[in-house]
Amino acid sequence: MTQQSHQTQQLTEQPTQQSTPQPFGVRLAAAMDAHGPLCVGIDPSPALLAAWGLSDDASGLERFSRAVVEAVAGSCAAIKPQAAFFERHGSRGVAVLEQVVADARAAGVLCVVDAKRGDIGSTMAAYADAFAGDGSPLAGDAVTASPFLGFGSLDPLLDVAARTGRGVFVLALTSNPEGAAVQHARGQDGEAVAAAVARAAAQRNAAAQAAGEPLGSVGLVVGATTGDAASRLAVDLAAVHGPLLAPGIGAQGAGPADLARVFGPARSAVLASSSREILSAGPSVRALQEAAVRSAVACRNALRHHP
Ligand SMILES: O=c1ccn([C@@H]2O[C@H](COP(=O)(O)O)[C@@H](O)[C@H]2O)c(=O)[nH]1
Repeated sequence: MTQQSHQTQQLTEQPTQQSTPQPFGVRLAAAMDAHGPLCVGIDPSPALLAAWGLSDDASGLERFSRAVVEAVAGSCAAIKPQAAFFERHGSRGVAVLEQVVADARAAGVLCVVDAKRGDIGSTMAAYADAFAGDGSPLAGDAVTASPFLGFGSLDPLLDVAARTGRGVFVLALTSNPEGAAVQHARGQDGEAVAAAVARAAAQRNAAAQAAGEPLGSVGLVVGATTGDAASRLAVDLAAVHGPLLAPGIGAQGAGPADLARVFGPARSAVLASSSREILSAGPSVRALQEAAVRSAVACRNALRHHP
């Protein structure tokens, strides 16, 4: 084997001493049962860093992130660091993101790295190594991905994640109003783009469903702000059998009460996500924890009822 092909193999295989963990969907279902259906976003924006009295640099990011992990570990199902707020600080910021991933693992809280990657298949293989490969410092328990280069372009990521017990949340109906122009568009057969994404995710989860797992590991991102879009566009969320990450609670205007309306019969799979609303309770760790638990309880209660 040449030195180059040996290095390539090392990058793609990432052998590990650890035994393969349970699939992400199984671990997430257990965490939601224990702590409620809430994922707390870690979005250290310049505004929030300033509000917490922290500097807009890597040391500010580190103190911010450590406080959130400490506040939610043992109280919430998951955290979701937003990669962009770390990347804007260059390599030092990325190093802090790596620390967040490690701290979450040590604290036993699931970590969804919100990186929204998506590219042609060969490049996607590199993203797969980075965000789902065993031994990669950026690989949390799950990552967000964009299917808008074609759902099949995500295959390298979905394959690596399946092999390493990680999850992937694929954008389907995003929380921002601009998303509709792409996601509500219909193909020649009349199927909406978001419905096709959901159908492809369901296929990926078929084996997990057949095996009796409570949730598959391929989830969707469906904003809590999307109203009746899923039902209007015939997006079969219940058939996905994967977790449904629902951003938009709080600062974007949706509240827990919207969840049951948006998700209807799929509501048991919802992992609500909220960043700014909870983070604005900081920097006190105790106040952050209280805000997160309040939100988790409100989401759980709202999802119990179907309108
Ligand atoms: O459709 C989407 C997908 C991802 N996000 C991300 O979630 C948080 C939302 O932050 P809030 O402060 O709770 O509004 C942020 O990191 C987004 O990039 C989303 O909002 N919508």
